[in-house]
Amino acid sequence: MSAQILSGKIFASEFKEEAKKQVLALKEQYNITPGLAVIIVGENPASKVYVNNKHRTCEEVGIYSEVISMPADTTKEQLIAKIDELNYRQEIHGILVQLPLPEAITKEEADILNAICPLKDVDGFHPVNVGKLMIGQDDGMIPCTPYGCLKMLQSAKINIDGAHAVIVGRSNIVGKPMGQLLLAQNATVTICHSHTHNLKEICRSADILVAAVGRPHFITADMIKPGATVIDVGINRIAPKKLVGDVDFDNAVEVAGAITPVPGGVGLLTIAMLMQNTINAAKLQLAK
Ligand SMILES: Nc1nc(=O)c2c([nH]1)NC[C@@H]1CN(c3ccc(C(=O)N[C@@H](CCC(=O)O)C(=O)O)cc3)C=[N+]21
Repeated sequence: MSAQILSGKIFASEFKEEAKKQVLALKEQYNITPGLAVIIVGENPASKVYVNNKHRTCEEVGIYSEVISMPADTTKEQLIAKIDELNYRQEIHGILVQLPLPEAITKEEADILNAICPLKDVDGFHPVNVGKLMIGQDDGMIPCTPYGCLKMLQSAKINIDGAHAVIVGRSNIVGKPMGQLLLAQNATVTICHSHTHNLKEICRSADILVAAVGRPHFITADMIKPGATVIDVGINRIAPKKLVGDVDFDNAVEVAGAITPVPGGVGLLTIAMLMQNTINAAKLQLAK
């Protein structure tokens, strides 16, 4: 029996519809339009594609959006000055600095992200928001990718309470926040990484398996418990036009109970949740 395919396209359009309604309500009740500013530094082609997708989705949902392109030789000070300008602009509710940053300022990434006002931090990367997620305070920003994965599991009515959720990957952007979100929903959470012993056995005990490693086809069918839900967060470009996830989809689909494809999976949810975070940010700022 082949797994249920969890289509990012279908869930994302559901979440975007919800976002549209909230945008209309904010307009009606408070006469405000949520606004997002995306800063892109340098000329990374993949980043340009993502930033264009974000801009297009904003238009679709009714969110005001500004893309700010800065040259590759931008200094940390110049970038922080731009962030500060946006921190003070009332019509901008969300600020996102597209990653990765150019090599010359990669080391300054933490300082740069910390310059974003936590109330406008729609990526949820600021330490204040990371802390709020950790202690279960619900007035913070949740990183878009794990937020989208959680909303999809809930919308698909996949049981989380009491389930064993295994996350492969411990990044600040996906692995760690995904673990916190699932823990808050009463899953038993195991976070695995490159030093984990018995990776295969641990993965095979997962009811929900989240792959966020960044290695093509790293998760093979023999690592999946029959009937498990498999979420593939990987985006690996193995040829100019060939995108694959971290899961060996063709074989995994025969074992899993439900599985997300790549492309057409979690990436689309990430953008949908950026819209929701921009709306959440506008609501939070209304209350301040
Ligand atoms: N500050 C920051 N925040 C981010 O959220 C952020 C970032 N930097 N840097 C890069 C990653 C990557 N990311 C994706 C968004 C959408 C798709 C997406 O829509 N993917 C589609 C199409 C992919 C394609 O065809 O290229 C799919 O998987 O079907 C993928 C990846 C956001 N990121």
